[in-house]
Amino acid sequence: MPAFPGAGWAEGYPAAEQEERAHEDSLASAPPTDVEEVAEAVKVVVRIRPALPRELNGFRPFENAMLVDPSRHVVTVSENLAALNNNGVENGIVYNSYRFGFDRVYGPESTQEDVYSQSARPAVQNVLQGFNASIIANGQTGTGKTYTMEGERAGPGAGIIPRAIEDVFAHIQHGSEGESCKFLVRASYLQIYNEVISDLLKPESSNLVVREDRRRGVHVEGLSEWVVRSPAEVYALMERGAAARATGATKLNEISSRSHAIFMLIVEKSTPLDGGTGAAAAAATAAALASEQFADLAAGSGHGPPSARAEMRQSVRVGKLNLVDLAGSERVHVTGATGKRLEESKKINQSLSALGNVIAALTDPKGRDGRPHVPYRDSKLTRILEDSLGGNCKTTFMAMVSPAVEAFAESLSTLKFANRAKCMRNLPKVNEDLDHRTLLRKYERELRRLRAELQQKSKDLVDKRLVLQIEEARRREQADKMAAIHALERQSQEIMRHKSAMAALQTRIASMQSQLLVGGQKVEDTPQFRTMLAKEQARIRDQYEARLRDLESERQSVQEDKAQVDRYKQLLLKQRDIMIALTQRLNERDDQILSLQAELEAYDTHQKRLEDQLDRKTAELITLRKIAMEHGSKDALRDSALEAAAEGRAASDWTIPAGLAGTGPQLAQVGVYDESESGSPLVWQPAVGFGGGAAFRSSDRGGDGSVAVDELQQQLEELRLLRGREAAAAAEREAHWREQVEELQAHAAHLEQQAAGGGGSSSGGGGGMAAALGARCDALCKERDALRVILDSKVRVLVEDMSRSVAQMPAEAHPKLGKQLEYLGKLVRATVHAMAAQQ
Ligand SMILES: Nc1ncnc2c1ncn2[C@@H]1O[C@H](COP(=O)(O)OP(=O)(O)OP(=O)(O)O)[C@@H](O)[C@H]1O
Repeated sequence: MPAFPGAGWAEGYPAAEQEERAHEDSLASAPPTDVEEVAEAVKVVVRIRPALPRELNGFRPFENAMLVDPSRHVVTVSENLAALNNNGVENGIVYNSYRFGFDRVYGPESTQEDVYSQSARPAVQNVLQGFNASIIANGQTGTGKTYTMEGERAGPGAGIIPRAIEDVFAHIQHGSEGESCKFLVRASYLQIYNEVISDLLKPESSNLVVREDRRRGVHVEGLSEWVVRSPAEVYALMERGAAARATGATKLNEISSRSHAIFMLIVEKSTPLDGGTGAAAAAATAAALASEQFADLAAGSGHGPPSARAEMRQSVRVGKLNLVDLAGSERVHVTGATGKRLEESKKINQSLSALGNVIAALTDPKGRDGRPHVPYRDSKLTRILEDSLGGNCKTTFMAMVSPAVEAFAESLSTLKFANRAKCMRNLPKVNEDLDHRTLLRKYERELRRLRAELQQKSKDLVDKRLVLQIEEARRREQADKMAAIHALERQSQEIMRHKSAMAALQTRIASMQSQLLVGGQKVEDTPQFRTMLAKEQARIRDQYEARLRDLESERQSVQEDKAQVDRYKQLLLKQRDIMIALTQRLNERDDQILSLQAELEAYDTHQKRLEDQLDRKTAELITLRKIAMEHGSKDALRDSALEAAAEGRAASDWTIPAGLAGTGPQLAQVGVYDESESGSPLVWQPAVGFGGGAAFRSSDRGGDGSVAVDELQQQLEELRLLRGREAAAAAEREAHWREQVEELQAHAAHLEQQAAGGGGSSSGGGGGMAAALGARCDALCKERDALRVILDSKVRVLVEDMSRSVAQMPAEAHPKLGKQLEYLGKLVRATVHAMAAQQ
């Protein structure tokens, strides 16, 4: 180990003061370039925290081990600072001391503001210019890493992170007022605890993996990014993340960070390329945006993609600030970690060792040209910080050390680590968004789209407003139309009222005129008025008389019609009476006919019965005669009697029963209808009786037929008597009929005589009597003619109609009516015929 700390200087490191000046110059005035000087890309500062109460009031009195050169670039760490003036030897004991030169060394008296303004703000400004920047705090546990990075939320104790946040937003708000820049700031917060990556702002996202691709480079997949618009929003995120961060109490720190924490702040900045600043640039940007919006709306008109043209006029730079609070390295035997703390310590030390290895590889002079393998993948920490370690980043290492001599070894280790890191070479460059993938551009695209949508909606709204206006106008027109109709109606009513009033006025005028005087006279007294009145009266009179005539002729016509109707009525009444009388007479005739028919039928029946009896008797007689002949001449007398009886009439007068044909004159004559004598078809002539005393003898009685003949004789006699009585009655009735007929004929002849006599004696001795008879005869003739006509044209037709009607009726309904009508028809025809013949 070298005796003098000069061994700690890095080769080629510039003198402290020169370096300080150069550095201050670079912070103050050097404009950013696309690729910074590699030597400027990595800064290493050391901060020595003040002695803590536990160190000041510890078992041993506090002994300082750190000496900061007044230049603030050199720090000496010594086991005994007092021995430095004696080449590190005191009391014969050689104490180790080391001198290191860094970009800045902050002593215990340094403030948070000093640290930030001199070592952190430049990084923040770099980020705002589009560089990646990392501030990595490392050192032994309890040396003030968290204090330096976070510190208090505000005030003098505020750490780098809150100050950086304030600075960023202050720059956005005030620093770029002269520019038409747009910013988008988003934050992420992660921890690596026991080699597991967790999202501190999204606790459910743990065990995240590190990915690398061409577009995004090295990144933690699935890590949430939160767009923040104010420091307050960032603080809220930090508080949330701090609550989720793994901490624990150790011997050296009550609240020791047991994980590496990385707070990421990504700032996207859009600057117009037109180069203008101030109001002109703002106006140009506004015009560009307006034309862009206009172009967006006119996208369909073939002027090319408007969004691309708009994006080409802007420069978007993306700066990323990594604020890394590493877990403190610790020597286990010092911290006394066991169990979980021991495991945590092992992991922490492993990852810190990997970080040292990466830095060692990057600063290995042998491998610098040959690009030796850099073991980024040995830990999650180095993997995530790959850009910050030898990549596209401006990295500031802040080595935290304790001032106490007890921490000499850890402080020396930290300073050595930091010293090595000084030799790291990064190649930072401005992150220009050339492929339009920045979130800001996406946001701008989205904003343009939303603006276009908004404008379209506004246009639609305008259209809708136009439609509403048209609807309103139409509604108003409709209302106007209805109002006009109502007004028209009112006007029409008004006109009607006026007309009524005019008519009333005209009436009144006429009335008044009639009262006016013409030439000193009243109007009705003037000759013109009288002439006109006379003409009018004549005209009305003519009309009235003509009307009267018409009415009179109508009245006469009606009267004639009425008389005619009366005549017809009387005639009809007469006809009705005649019909009734005729019908009555016809009924009487019918009754007579029916009665005669019944009587004839009775006679026929009776005659048939008698004939049957006669036939039977004749047959018996023949039988008896036969028997008698068979028994000899004993009864010859009787036979002769029978024969005599049988020969009493000519053979032609005998009626021989059909069944006995061929028996000759053996049958007895029982009677015939004689038409020759009476001339009437219904006159009955009693037959010639048997000879007196003739008797028959029945064969059943042993050949003595006298009793049977007597009986037969007696029966024949009875029959003869019966026939005689009936014939007498019939003759009586016939005589009665004949008398009636003759009486009628006589009456008719008398009437005819009267008629004939009346006609011929009108000038003779008959006088008025003859004339009266003649008139009576004429009347009767006429009546007869009328009756005949009525019978022929009315009654006959009526009867025929009735017959037809009856024929259409069911036969059961009029068993006799048909026949009766037939008879009636015949009777009418016969009567008509008879009356015509009498004429
Ligand atoms: N510059 C300083 N001024 C005043 N106090 C300080 C300073 N630096 C650190 N401290 C105090 O030191 C203690 C430890 O600090 P801090 O927790 O920041 O250490 P650390 O390195 O983060 O530890 P660990 O690695 O265990 O998390 C705290 O109480 C803190 O307030």
